[in-house]
Amino acid sequence: MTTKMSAHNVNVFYGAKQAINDVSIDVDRDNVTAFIGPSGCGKSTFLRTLNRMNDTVANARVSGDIRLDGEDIYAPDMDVVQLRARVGMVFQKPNPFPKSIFENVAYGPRIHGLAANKTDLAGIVEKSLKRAGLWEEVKDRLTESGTALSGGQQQRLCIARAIAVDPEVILMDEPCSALDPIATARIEELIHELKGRYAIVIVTHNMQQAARVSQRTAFFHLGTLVEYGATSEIFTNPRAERTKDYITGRYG
Ligand SMILES: Nc1ncnc2c1ncn2[C@@H]1O[C@H](COP(=O)(O)OP(=O)(O)OP(=O)(O)O)[C@@H](O)[C@H]1O
Repeated sequence: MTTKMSAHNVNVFYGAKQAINDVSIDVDRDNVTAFIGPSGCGKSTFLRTLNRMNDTVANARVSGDIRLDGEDIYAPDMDVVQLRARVGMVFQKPNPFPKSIFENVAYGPRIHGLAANKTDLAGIVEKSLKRAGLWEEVKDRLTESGTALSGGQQQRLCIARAIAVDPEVILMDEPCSALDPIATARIEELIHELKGRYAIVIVTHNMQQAARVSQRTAFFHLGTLVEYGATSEIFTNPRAERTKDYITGRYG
């Protein structure tokens, strides 16, 4: 395993309430990592520490050490805008900008100065939409609004938007929970295609989904990391009683 991100002794508080308790985990560069666990266990909170999304939550406080290729992402001189391009994020509810399909994808590369000229920018948009498996469906309607697409297409547009700024890691917070089974299957296929090119971390409520898309699984419970290992092991031969109870459906 080649570590892309490493977290050590991470704690997260919302005011006086502790949501994450001393979590340490390494995220592999070449695989998909799933975070699973019952509602409220802190999966999303921990995910958001990986690109400092918690900075935007007024009463949230993070302690511990989180590194991207060895670089401390909470260092005072870390450029957070740059960090969030390197560690992109896709949310539960597709959230395209109320702008054209083209602009949704072009916006990031433009503000990050990634395109030399208009042709270059159009090339980045096309490549990103292709990687997100959306190009064929939208290539003749790039000027139409991103919000007019179906839910599944909007989510792939959001993935294209993340890809457009050439990220190293993509964080996905329950990316399929608002989608129907066909759109969900399309996103799961896409995750397979993107694996290896980007380190991917996905939070999911759905254990079957975790088993299908990930190679490594972390089980969270009550703000702690109970068990982390190969997905096949976690689902067939969990070490902790709490993991066993969760995957066999004794609580959830
Ligand atoms: N902005 C916030 N302010 C205060 N408490 C919060 C905030 N966000 C989350 N929490 C609390 O932190 C704990 C962890 O929440 P989090 O959303 O990370 O869990 P989760 O495992 O992702 O849950 P779910 O699967 O239901 O989304 C919960 O007790 C939640 O109520």
